[in-house]
Amino acid sequence: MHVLVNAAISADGKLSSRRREQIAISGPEDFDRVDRVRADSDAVMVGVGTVLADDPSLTLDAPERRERRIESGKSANPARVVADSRARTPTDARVLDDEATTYVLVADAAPAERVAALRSAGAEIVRAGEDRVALPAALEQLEAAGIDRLMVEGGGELIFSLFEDGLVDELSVFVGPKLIGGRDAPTLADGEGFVEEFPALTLEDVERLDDGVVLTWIA
Ligand SMILES: NC(=O)C1=CN([C@@H]2O[C@H](COP(=O)(O)OP(=O)(O)OC[C@H]3O[C@@H](n4cnc5c(N)ncnc54)[C@H](O)[C@@H]3O)[C@@H](O)[C@H]2O)C=CC1
Ligand SMILES: Nc1nc(O)c(N)c(N[C@@H]2O[C@H](COP(=O)(O)O)[C@@H](O)[C@H]2O)n1
Repeated sequence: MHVLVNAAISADGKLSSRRREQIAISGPEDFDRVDRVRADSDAVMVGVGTVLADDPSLTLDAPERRERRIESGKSANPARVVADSRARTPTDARVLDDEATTYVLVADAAPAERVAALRSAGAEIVRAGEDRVALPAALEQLEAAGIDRLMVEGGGELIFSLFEDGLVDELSVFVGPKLIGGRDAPTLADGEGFVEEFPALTLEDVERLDDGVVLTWIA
C-alpha cells in the first residue's frame, strides 16, 4: 500500500486554531489539487478528532472527476477511513452518508453498543489493537479489501502515529499565507513527539500555488 499524507499548515506550522475549528488555509488552486489527489486515491483517511472538529465529507468536489472514476470502473468517490479507537464517530457524521464506503477502524476498547450503532449507520468496521487502533494491522486489512493508495488528511495525532509506525511513503504539505499561533493549536505532527530518532524526508517537489507553496517529500 502507498500512503500519502496531505495537509495544509499555516506559515507557523499549525493545522487549525487552538479552538480546533477548521480554517481555510488552502486557496482555490490548492483545494483543486487536493480534489485531484483524492480522485487518484482508493481511500481518504482522517482521525476521529478531525471528524469531531470538522465533520468533513471527504468526497470529490469536481463532478468530472467522479465521472472519470466511474468510467474506469471505480466508485464515484474514494472510500473513507476513520481511525476511531473508541467508536466515537457520530452516527449522523457526514463521513457516514451514502456517498462512499466508509471503514471505521476501532480497537477492542470500543464499546460494543457504539460499534453496533456505527455498523447500523452503514460503516464497515475494521478491528485492530487493544486500547488504540494498531495502524499497521488495520492498514493490512484495508489493503486486503483492495485499498492500494491511501491518502491521509490528518489530523496531527494520526499523522504522528503513522510516522511513528513507519507507514508513510510520501508527505505533501501546503504552507499557506496565514499565521495562526497558539501553543495548544494542532500542528502537522502532534502525539508524543520524537526525541532521539527523527524521520528523515527527501524533498521531491516544490510548487507555488495560490499565495503559498506545496512541498512534497518522500518519507
Ligand atoms: N489543515 C489541515 O489540512 C487539516 C486540519 N485538521 C485539523 O486537525 C484537528 C484534529 O486533529 P487531532 O485532534 O490531532 O485529531 P486526529 O484527526 O489526528 O484524530 C486523533 C484521534 O484518532 C484516533 N486514533 C485511533 N488510532 C490512533 C492512532 N493509532 N494514533 C493516533 N490517533 C488514533 C484517536 O481517537 C485520536 O484521539 C482539527 O482541528 C482539524 O481541523 C485536520 C485535518 C487536516
Ligand atoms: N487541504 C486542506 N486545506 C485546508 O485549508 C484545510 N482546512 C483542510 N482541511 C481538511 O479538509 C477536510 C474537509 O474536507 P471536506 O471538504 O469536508 O471534504 C477537513 O476535515 C480537513 O481534513 N485541508
